[in-house]
Amino acid sequence: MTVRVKICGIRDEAGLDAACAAGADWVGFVFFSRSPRHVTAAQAFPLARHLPPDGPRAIGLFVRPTDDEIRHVLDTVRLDGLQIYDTAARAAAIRARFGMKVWLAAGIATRDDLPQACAVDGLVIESRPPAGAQRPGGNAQAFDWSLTGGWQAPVPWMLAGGLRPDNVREAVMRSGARAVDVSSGVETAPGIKSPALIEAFVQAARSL
Ligand SMILES: O=C(O)c1ccccc1NCC(=O)[C@H](O)[C@H](O)COP(=O)(O)O
Repeated sequence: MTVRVKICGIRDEAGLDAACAAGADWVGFVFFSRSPRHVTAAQAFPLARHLPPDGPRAIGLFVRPTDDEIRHVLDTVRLDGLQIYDTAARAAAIRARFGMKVWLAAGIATRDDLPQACAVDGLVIESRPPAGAQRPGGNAQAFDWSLTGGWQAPVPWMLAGGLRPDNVREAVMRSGARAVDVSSGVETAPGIKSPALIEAFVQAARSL
């Protein structure tokens, strides 16, 4: 089984090069100003341009964005898809408005939180943020991976939240995920990516 991998929160060339060298499928740029991984459109532009044609696809993360915020980024940065933190209806509207692939991030605490229908291209299934969290994702928090067992996902999905090189194998086996997403687990401090951890994570995810 080939597990696809997204390395999220890329902010510099070293992190980008490590994700490319490790064979990641996607890299994520976080356009949310309260994140330690935040990049502006001007900062993301040279990073996205640096991606090789056969390298990872570029995904832009937005939290409850206005159309103008998305447009501003898309006017500058070449993105292959959007990861949206908002309602399912708003994510579907963004997809229709911009004609791009959209993944909806869904915070999970119980089985009932797993989406049964949606009008987007994919789902990012991660833990519901802890009380008082400053951001809806990227909190290094895992959920009970067995919750996705037996779930009939309406669209392709990826597992996120609290994944690391030393637990991603177990997470994939328990959740049944075919794609995984990591940010904190490949960092030495919030926002500081480690090329060695990126390499270890991709290898571990692909070791099944
Ligand atoms: O990373 C952030 O700071 C962030 C801020 C706002 C929304 C989403 C954010 N990150 C999302 C991700 O990096 C991943 O989709 C996922 O949540 C992985 O997080 P982690 O637990 O840090 O590996």
